[in-house]
Amino acid sequence: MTNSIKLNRAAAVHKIDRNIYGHFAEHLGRCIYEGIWVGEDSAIPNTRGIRNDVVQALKDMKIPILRWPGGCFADEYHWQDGIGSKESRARMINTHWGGVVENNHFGTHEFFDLCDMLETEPYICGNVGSGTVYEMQQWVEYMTFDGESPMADLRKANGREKPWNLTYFGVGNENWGCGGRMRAEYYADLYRQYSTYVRDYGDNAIYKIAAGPRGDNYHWTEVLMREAAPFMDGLALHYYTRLRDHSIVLQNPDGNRIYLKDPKAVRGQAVDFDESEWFGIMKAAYFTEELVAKHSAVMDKYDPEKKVALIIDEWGTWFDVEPGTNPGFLYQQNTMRDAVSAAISLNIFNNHCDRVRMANIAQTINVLQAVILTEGEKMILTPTYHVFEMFKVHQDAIMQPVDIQCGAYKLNGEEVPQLSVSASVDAAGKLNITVCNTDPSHAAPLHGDTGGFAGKLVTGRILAADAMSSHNTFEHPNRVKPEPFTGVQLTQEGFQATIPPMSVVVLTIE
Ligand SMILES: O=[N+]([O-])c1ccc(O[C@@H]2O[C@@H](CO)[C@H](O)[C@H]2O)cc1
Repeated sequence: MTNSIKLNRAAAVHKIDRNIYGHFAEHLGRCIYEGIWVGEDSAIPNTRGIRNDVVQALKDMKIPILRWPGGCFADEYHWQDGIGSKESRARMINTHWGGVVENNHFGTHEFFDLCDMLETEPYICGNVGSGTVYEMQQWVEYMTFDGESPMADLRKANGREKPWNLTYFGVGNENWGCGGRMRAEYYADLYRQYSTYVRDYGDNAIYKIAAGPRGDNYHWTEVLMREAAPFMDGLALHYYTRLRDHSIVLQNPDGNRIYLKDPKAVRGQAVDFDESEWFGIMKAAYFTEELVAKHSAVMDKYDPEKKVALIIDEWGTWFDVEPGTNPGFLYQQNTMRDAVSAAISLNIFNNHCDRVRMANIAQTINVLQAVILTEGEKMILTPTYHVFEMFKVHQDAIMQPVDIQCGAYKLNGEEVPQLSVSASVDAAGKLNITVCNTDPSHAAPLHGDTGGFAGKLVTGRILAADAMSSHNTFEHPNRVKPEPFTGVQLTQEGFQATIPPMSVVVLTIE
């Protein structure tokens, strides 16, 4: 079949919020410690303890927002443990993630310092599961109150005179699971209570984000929207691209579900996989479309004006850890399969940008679908990094709705669309189209009708590889990297291109 796309430019009204290209860094494994924080005395080049190479790479990728300190860690984190002189900071056990000692050397001040270096928005997740309303209220006061108060005075005593600007604040994380095993009804009430005390001090207006559902738990969305929509700016969906569910799910008759860790779960390998596992990840990535559509439909019932954003603040692939590494550290390699699945997810978020206004891939460095891996002083960029870097052209651009007609990629009696696409026009008036081909064996000819966008020049970049499992290593850091793409020509209607198997392409028409 001939694959074709047609842009509906008359319907182009929504902006792709740059925060869709957001990230998530938790106190988990080697994400914060080693990945970001090496300490002032490290031989690894750093600025006030933060790795210079990592900061530069994340800036080059144009990281717009960073979520911290968790994840499950957030509901065990007591922020006062992470302020004051480093020697006096509490040492605690990171029970969720490997049972290692957390020395709290990376705390609130260090996080804001990192965000300043990255020129990125901070997004802080507060503790509902094991923290108090008072503790949450004090944290926001500590960070944002400009004046005389116990918390503002404490901040000043710790060396920071002026408050920080903080917009995004999450009220708990996964409170149906690691954040307290709550029922939706119970969390909705707690959300109302806790969020009341997350104050706007002075001009600092907090954008409040409620812990949302996991995957297809529409009951959670229904209850949260029914009970608490007027008090929230965003609802956070978590969805991991996996071959199978790897936790124990307890279903209550009232619609509530509780999720427990399954220690025996097998998730499949990140690098050593066959085509059925490639296909399984493509299918799981496409499932994001159904999740976004169905959760949005529930939200529409209570919020037809779409005031509350759907925020996917944890997403990405989840495989077994690399052999020989700590199972609690969630360290996995990252291949061309991760790149194509990230492109599918990002295209879906772009296409739903009327409701989806932030997304945060899990997790920035050395954990799950990381964009950066480090080993001592070495650092490599993963194929997923390159997708984010290629897709950065969509940040804050106007989404162009795309009608797509394409063939299927079929395997073992199942099929998924061979091509995934999104498009936008940026502030300079350039049209950017991102396309990925999910089929590892067949190229896809693509006819593009740009809906009257008069282009004089088309250029492109491609991320491709010769094997499904191609990836970068510390010995071969540039095996998978973007190259100029020449398989495209302008036509009367728009363009004609051939998208190679298992590739991600960005086309720019100006
Ligand atoms: O599917 N599961 O088995 C599963 C298990 C744990 C889980 O927790 C979330 O993922 C963790 C890693 O990003 C974050 O700390 C937490 O919010 C999310 C999903």
